[in-house]
Amino acid sequence: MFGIMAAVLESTFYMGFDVSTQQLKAVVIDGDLRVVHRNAVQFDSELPEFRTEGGVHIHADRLMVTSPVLMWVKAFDLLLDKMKRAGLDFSRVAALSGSGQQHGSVFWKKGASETLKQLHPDQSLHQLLQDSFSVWDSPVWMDSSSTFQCQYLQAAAGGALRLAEITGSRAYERFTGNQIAKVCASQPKAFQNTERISLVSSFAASLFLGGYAAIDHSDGSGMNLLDIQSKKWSDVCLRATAPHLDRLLGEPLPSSTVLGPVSPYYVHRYGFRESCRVVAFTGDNPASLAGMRLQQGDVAVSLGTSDTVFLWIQEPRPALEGHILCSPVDMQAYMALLCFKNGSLTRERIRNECAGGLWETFSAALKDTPLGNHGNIGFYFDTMEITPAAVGVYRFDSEDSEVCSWSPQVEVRALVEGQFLSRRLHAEKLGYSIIPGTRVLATGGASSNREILQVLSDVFNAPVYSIDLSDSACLGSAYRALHGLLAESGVSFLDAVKKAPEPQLVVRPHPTAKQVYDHMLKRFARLEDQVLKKSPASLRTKPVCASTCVKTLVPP
Ligand SMILES: Nc1ncnc2c1ncn2[C@@H]1O[C@H](COP(=O)(O)OP(=O)(O)O)[C@@H](O)[C@H]1O
Ligand SMILES: O=C(CO)[C@@H](O)[C@H](O)COP(=O)(O)O
Repeated sequence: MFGIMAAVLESTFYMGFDVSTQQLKAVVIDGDLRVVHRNAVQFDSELPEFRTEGGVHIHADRLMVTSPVLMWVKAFDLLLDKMKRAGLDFSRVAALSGSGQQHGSVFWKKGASETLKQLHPDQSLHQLLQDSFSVWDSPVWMDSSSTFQCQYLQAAAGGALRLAEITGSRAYERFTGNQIAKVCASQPKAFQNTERISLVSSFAASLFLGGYAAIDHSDGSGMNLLDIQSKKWSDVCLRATAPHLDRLLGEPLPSSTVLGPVSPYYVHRYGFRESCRVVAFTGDNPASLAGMRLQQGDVAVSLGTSDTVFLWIQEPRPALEGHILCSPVDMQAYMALLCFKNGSLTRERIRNECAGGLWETFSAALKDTPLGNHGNIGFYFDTMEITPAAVGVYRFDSEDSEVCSWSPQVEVRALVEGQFLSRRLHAEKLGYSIIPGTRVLATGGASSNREILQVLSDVFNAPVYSIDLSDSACLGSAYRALHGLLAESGVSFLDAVKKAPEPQLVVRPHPTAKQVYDHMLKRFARLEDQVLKKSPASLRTKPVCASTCVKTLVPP
């Protein structure tokens, strides 16, 4: 009997999706947690009719950044068709879950829930949901146009620190509550015509459920609306944001909740089994924490469109910088998160300008230049940075004097060293410290680049590990789908995924790294203060060149 059960479990699949900034991805694992299928749809190249760049539209004020919601819907049509064509047997999928870029919002039009309930399998989701959204262009995490709403919310909550104590973060422009307040003020008709507001994660779950999916506690902590202790919407924040918001958002639920069976649409169109369960979707960073099976003491560095640094924490200590989110895998725990907007896209710009557009040449430049880059230090904020709030490009030589340019090789190392010095500096401000045994777990698109990871290891003076797949958010979603089925019987997440392969050591720090970067970090902190004085937050509303030395400056 036991053997039969084990065989059934092993022949069963679990599916994870990730709606990230630039693409929609999927991973399928079997009961032994082995990856059996991977697939993806790139928004810019495979859905060119939506005319996005890097998956987004940057508006004329350079502050507002949105993505067309129907592009995400169509991406699901395309991805599921690709998976079917590749021969994936959907009838083996016992549960699915997913993740989405954090903070983005989807506004469902009045009547959309009826449409969701009656999806006809002969038509694509894109055809069926054409008229289901009251706001076509969804605000996304890169948006920084809601400064006024942030100030209002902070005042209503009793100040920035008080807001951070309630919701885990002071007010941030990209956080969903402030975006909702802005839509309510700037598009009142559309807002009145809205019956439900989802996060990107709960929107994607709703597509599979054929009905509105709850926002989970972990992604819900990125809204400036959820009380992270009581795990309920905060009345004071709801009231300061928009009318009837509790009704529009629905009740938030634990991240491991089984929301229900998959809609009959997927049974008839793709051959899913009727009993396939949909487990609550969450944010991409929380899903990455699950995919890497992060443990206390580890630090995760995700190198996707954004760079993020996150830690598992037991006791939340909200501050004016960084975010505390509810853990996606343990109701009692939390995660601390820092987000840096100038991540992969800035590396791509420097690769194009200094390395002929080739990652190989970019990597060779890192190999051919010494640790510490002859004392040169660079800050590259192509768009208004989140951590810290600054814009512009600043280069300093070993005497701390500002210079206008460097050789291409020095520029490449200055960018990567500068990015990782900043990640370490701000992680340390958050309370993170490198102790013997600390592991840095790397993920995201750029984690496939060994030379970039070597600089990360040197700057953090810690070994860097990665999992086979650079897309830990997708994998984590598949793990969470599996755990969702077991959570009700009290199985912990780490027990549910104990068979998963361990992260592999990729690089160790160079013996001289500590000496070089401990000293450089102090200089970097001093220079960052200098840069912040030159790049005041008022630049948010009036983008101007922050430095006479700016070579390429794309204001927010
Ligand atoms: N070999 C490489 N070296 C450095 N960066 C890379 C490499 N391959 C891909 N990337 C970066 O990975 C990014 C995409 O990462 P990914 O985690 O998939 O992003 P997202 O999930 O935000 O869509 C690309 O923008 C690209 O710059
Ligand atoms: O804003 C944040 C986290 O607070 C970003 O990390 C988004 O979640 C986007 O993620 P990627 O698409 O870069 O993975």
